[in-house]
Amino acid sequence: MTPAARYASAIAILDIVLAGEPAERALTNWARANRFAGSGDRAAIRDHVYDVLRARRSLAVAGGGEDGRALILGLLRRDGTPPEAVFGAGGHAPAALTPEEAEANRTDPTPAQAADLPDWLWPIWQESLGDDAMACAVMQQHRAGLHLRVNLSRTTRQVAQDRLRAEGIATLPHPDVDTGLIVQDNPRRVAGSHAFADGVIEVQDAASQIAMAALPLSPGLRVLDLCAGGGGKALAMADRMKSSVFAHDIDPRRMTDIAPRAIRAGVQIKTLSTQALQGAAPFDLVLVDAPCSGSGTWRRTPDAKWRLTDERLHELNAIQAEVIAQGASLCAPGGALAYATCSVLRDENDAIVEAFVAQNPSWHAQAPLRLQPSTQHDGFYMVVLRRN
Ligand SMILES: C[S@@+](CC[C@H](N)C(=O)[O-])C[C@H]1O[C@@H](n2cnc3c(N)ncnc32)[C@H](O)[C@@H]1O
Repeated sequence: MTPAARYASAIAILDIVLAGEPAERALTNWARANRFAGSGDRAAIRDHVYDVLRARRSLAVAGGGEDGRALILGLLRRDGTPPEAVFGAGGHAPAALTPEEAEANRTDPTPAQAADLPDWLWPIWQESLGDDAMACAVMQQHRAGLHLRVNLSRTTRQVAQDRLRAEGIATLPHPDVDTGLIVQDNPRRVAGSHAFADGVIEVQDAASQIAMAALPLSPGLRVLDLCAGGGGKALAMADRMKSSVFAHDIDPRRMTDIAPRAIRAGVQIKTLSTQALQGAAPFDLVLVDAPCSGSGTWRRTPDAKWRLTDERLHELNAIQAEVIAQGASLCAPGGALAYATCSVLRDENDAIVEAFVAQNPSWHAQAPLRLQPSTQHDGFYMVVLRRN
């Protein structure tokens, strides 16, 4: 496909996403219906779609409209690509620009539009991030890097790098965490690599790795990952501890991948059903990786940013209050409770911890780990609490 034809396909897919279809499903359906497109085409089209979704509001201002065509026009203008190189650029390209479209937009975006956030969220975002609010929002308009966690149970970071290099994947050591690698090129080769199949590496953002490195973990502790999902953090903890970890999720289907992932990584994870939790308690450390808006990771899942509503944020806050209390009830006397989210919103972080401590004054929160989305990692929040 020509570059212009890829943009034309991105426009068609964006119109489907804007009508309500999740982005991943729209991309998969498009690929099934257009078998002529090669992997390079699919990857480029996916990048265009996600580039637009990250910055949907500011691009609508730049492109003078809210449909796929206007958004792609806004994207080209933002990135300094002459629109005529795409619109009207030969067969299968999007149609040439109309005179109205060709006229560069002169409207200034509102702060919420410039930040690419819904209007209702912008004041909450500002309250949470203060002077960093706009910079943090702008950071989420751009692609995030791919980070790997080296599985130290299997190998060293240097050997992992060598093995990946031999498979054409260049990496750099992450400056902030001893397990981290930053993928420099060929990120799409990682999932099919031998290094991955052999459990040498896992895909995990550096923020989660930094948080796991900050936990008070030592061999022999009874550790529970209460909201384990697919087990990314449970695996990282088991690797750091060199001993087994318990994992639980309210939705057991989410834990299906944990067993094969643990075998691949050479670590032990014991999954617990909700009924089995009380019987297995108490634990020395309970990690509560709470369900959240994901506002620190919206570069990776930009449609989540537009799906979040005020009501949903309140629902999440209620669940967060519940899970932190449940985590505390499973801790041994003298044990530690770690509350974490991949959000940067105060309502999901400090506000939850403060309300918990107000209701449970025997618990004390240590200084939180607060990571804002940056070129080095996603946004993340974690606080360790201890009971007197
Ligand atoms: C942020 S995700 C976990 C991500 C996972 N820890 C990882 O590192 O890959 C939150 C998880 O909490 C689970 N969850 C929601 N409510 C819960 C509850 N009351 N108890 C336990 N898990 C819950 C969800 O099913 C979801 O898998």
